[in-house]
Amino acid sequence: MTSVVLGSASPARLRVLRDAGLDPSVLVSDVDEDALIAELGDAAPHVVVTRLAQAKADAVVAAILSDDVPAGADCVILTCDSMLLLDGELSGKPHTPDVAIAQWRRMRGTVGHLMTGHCVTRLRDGAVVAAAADHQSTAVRFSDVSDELIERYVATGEPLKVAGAFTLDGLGGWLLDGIDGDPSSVIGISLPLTRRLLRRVDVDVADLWRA
Ligand SMILES: Nc1nc2c(ncn2[C@H]2C[C@H](O)[C@@H](COP(=O)(O)OP(=O)(O)OP(=O)(O)O)O2)c(=O)[nH]1
Repeated sequence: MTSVVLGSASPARLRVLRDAGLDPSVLVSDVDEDALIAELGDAAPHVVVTRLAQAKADAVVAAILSDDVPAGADCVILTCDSMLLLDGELSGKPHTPDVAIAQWRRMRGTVGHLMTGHCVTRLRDGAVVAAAADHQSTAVRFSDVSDELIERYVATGEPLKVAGAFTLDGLGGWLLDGIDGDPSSVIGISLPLTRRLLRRVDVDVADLWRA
């Protein structure tokens, strides 16, 4: 039986996978995302999020192998990175209210693209036997909301710790006019893309579903 490791601290990603029938273990990577983004310079947005997902995968694989994963173990490691592309500029989590308010004042009434890089790595007998990576981009239409609603939303604290300062499945849903594309990718991990990447490492997603 192939086991699943989610290489992410994201509660949203874990919830998406659990709601979709998987019971992953969690192993958080310790990648310095800002340093890697700086190193990537003016790389295309999809390259940035995909490389970040791959860097997280490398860190989790190294952690697993350093703990001498039992021989014969067969596992897939899922890692992701999400950022919002708006007017050609990528942004991650705002972290502070001022940044979140400024972000919302820029994006209200416009369309952004939530970009999520994905990497699926297969380990067997303590070695990487296959890996596949790609990205998903989903258009997000932001409502033209008032300064007051922006400030009250930011005051909840929710937007500070999510890419693009919004959620699709939380309070942020009140401030969106809609999306064009894959909702799971916006929340944190694209189920259809992950299914295709699992196929590329010779795993059928239905074999991972809890009984
Ligand atoms: N619930 C929810 N979370 C969202 C949404 N959009 C983005 N996020 C979250 C998912 C991720 O936790 C976070 C994106 O940041 P990262 O891709 O760097 O992941 P994070 O640092 O959380 O964990 P990781 O780096 O994978 O250990 O934003 C959404 O619509 N709903």
